[in-house]
Amino acid sequence: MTGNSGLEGVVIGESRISSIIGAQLTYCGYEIDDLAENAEFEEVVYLLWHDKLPNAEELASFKKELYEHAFLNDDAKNFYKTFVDKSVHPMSALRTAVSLLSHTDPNAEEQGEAATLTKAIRIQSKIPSIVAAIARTRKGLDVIDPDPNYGYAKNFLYMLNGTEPTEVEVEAMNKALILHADHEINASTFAARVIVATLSDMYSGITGAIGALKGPLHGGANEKVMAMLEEIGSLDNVDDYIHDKLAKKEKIMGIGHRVYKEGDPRAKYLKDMARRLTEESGEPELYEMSVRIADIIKEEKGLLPNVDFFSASVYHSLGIEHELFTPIFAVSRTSGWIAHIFEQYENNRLIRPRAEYNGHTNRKYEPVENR
Ligand SMILES: CC(=O)SCCNC(=O)CCNC(=O)[C@H](O)C(C)(C)COP(=O)(O)OP(=O)(O)OC[C@H]1O[C@@H](n2cnc3c(N)ncnc32)[C@H](O)[C@@H]1OP(=O)(O)O
Ligand SMILES: O=C([O-])CC(=O)C(=O)O
Repeated sequence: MTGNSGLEGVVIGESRISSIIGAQLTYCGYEIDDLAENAEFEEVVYLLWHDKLPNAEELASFKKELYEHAFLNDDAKNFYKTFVDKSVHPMSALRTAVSLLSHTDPNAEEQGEAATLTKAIRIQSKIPSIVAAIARTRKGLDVIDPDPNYGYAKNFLYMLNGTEPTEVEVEAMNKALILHADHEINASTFAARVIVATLSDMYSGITGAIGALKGPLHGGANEKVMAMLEEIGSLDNVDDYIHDKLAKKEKIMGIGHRVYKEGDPRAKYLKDMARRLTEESGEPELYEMSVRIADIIKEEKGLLPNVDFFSASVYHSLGIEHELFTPIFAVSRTSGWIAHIFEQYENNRLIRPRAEYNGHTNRKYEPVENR
């Protein structure tokens, strides 16, 4: 293994949660397309946590629990006002807010299966409410409570915007949440597993995972894709812009993947969503620019779009502010992080790899005045 292998290809253990074979992604044995076409996000969360799809009764009770725990108390809402403003990135605010959630959980330090599941429901329920509260607090708007008549995806959009979302918007958000829910041992999931493998608590695992997801080489790429599209401005400018970036050996955000070399199955799905939604929102050029960017990079570097590439124009078309793209990813991925935390606890061993030492040897301490 070289000094900067980034653990490429290293298998860190077994997992039942998601599988990547070639360009095929499955959750607990179900094809991602099958789930995105047919399921509700809540069913997928249940699947990831329990390794089976819920029956009608289980789903109804799970949805009820998710709704009941989705409320934020006034202390939390008021506290957000003390650290959330336009100068703070919503991912940083989310990281703080999730850490803060543990302070208001009297059982935060409790271990064991039942206590862990209770924390899981609390976190998964509250995370869309927190993202929406952060988004609204940044704009000086009141925080909106969830509506008992809405499911997870619909309530998330409702709490963000304060208006009932359209069916198209709900369907797009539901699919996006499903497509981002889990992805084997990606960097943020690995971070979560490393944290809880010390037998630290779930809040610590999720807080750390949010920190890892934030980076532009991981989940933070979706926001950067949108920034790039805005910087390019029009289809006519794409070729020069991309050739210039590649000549300078700069990375194009939303392109390439550590594992998928034959294409990311989520990207083709999101590409189709982006085509339809940009047409409907009257900005088809965003899609055309994205397709042209992807074509050039495929031709020049043999690299293909990842999940973050087309999700940018999907979220933009839904009217979502760009700094919320990665927090939305976090809302969805929390379900996968939690599934991996359960799995880690079930068969835990401290994760502690080694490094090959390549530093100085045989140095002797010099008093400060001699240095
Ligand atoms: C949800 C997710 O996390 S999906 C990934 C989101 N991240 C991005 O979109 C950021 C852009 N992409 C990248 O940085 C990379 O493709 C990664 C980090 C995702 C995967 O990285 P790896 O497969 O390990 O490739 P690595 O970063 O080592 O690059 C290998 C080579 O491909 C090139 N390359 C990889 N991705 C890109 C890119 N997006 N644009 C241009 N060149 C690229 C590198 O410059 C490097 O070239 P070189 O060998 O000539 O130096
Ligand atoms: O698997 C990865 O390395 C990154 C990724 O696509 C994800 O987390 O969804």
